[in-house]
Amino acid sequence: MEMEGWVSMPKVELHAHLNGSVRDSTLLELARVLGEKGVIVFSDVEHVILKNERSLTEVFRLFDLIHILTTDHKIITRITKEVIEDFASENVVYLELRTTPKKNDSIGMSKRSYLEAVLEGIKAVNTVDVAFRPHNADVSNVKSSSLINDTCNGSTRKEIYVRLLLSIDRRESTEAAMETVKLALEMRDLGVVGIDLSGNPIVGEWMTFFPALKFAREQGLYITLHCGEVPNPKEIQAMLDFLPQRIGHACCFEEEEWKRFKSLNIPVEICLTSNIRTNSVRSIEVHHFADLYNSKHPLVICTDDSGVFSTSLSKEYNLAASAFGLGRRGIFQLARNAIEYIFADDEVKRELKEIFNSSEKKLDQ
Ligand SMILES: CNc1ncnc2c1ncn2[C@@H]1O[C@H](COP(=O)(O)O)[C@@H](O)[C@H]1O
Ligand SMILES: [Zn+2]
Repeated sequence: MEMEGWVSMPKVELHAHLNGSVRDSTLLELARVLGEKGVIVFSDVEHVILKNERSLTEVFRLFDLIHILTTDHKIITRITKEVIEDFASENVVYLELRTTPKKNDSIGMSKRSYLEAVLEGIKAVNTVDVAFRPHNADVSNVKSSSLINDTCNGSTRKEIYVRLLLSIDRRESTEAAMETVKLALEMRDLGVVGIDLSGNPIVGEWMTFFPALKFAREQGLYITLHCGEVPNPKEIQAMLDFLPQRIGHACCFEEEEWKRFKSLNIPVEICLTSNIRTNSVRSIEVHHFADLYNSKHPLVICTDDSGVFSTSLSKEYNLAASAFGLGRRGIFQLARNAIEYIFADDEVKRELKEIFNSSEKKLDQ
């Protein structure tokens, strides 16, 4: 199938890191500005941004660089807006965007002000092209699903639900993790629905994050954990014991953990390109997607870092279809199934099902 077929299909994205989803063109523009100010050497940075093959270690070095480029409230607002518009433009109808609130005293940034800049970006989404469906049902710009095919100024207007997950970075202390959870609770009415644990998987100990994650769960926040990106049986066991609502990756499980994970039926966010690029999985042919799909384990295809890995959700759907022999219907059904695993209430799920039902009719045309 042509790429256009995947682009026009409604999609659900549940695993996308804000700073990993920034367009290359924006990163290069930001790098040029910092180069002119003498903060960085542009030519050194340019090839790092444009490089395609990266090990896991190099990916985390790149994130440190991206974070230097995006250190500013205004830039955080801009990238949030652009990332949402990019997902909306490829017909992602529900997006859970995750980001790590950052503190940087030298520019007067607190975790709260960082998050406010993100929320500002959501508000700034260009409403000519994208109807943002906010968290509060009574906000006046909630649009009916019929808008999907309305045209505005000649372009098709898209609709997208956006929810936020706040990430705890594995470099952080228990106190810093707790601060993130408290912030999530404070900002709940503004679209923050859950907590993610991410960052370099070879850094940090489960017990450091456990108190904050436990507190988050007690307070009713949803939890998703990066789990098994590298082999670490003790941590994988502890994570499965915790029973998060979802996990990301599940690449490096040993047989026992794999069996237990499958019997627990925990939905998993699958990021094919990311897993291959970072070498968490040797090749697409041996990816655990096939096993999960064949045993009907709950799974959702996601991008992880569409900027860093030069991908998009449409490309990931296309890759899954060709690598595992799934047709248009098979992929559509996976996207529709993902509605059950989103961190939102029944009303949102109902609306999303309607969107999928109405586009199902066009599937065979
Ligand atoms: C490739 N696999 C991955 N494994 C683990 N954590 C990852 C990741 N990809 C991204 N992140 C996490 O997301 C941050 C960037 O977005 P934010 O600054 O939060 O918006 C990275 O610094 C890392 O902590
Ligand atoms: Zn991730």
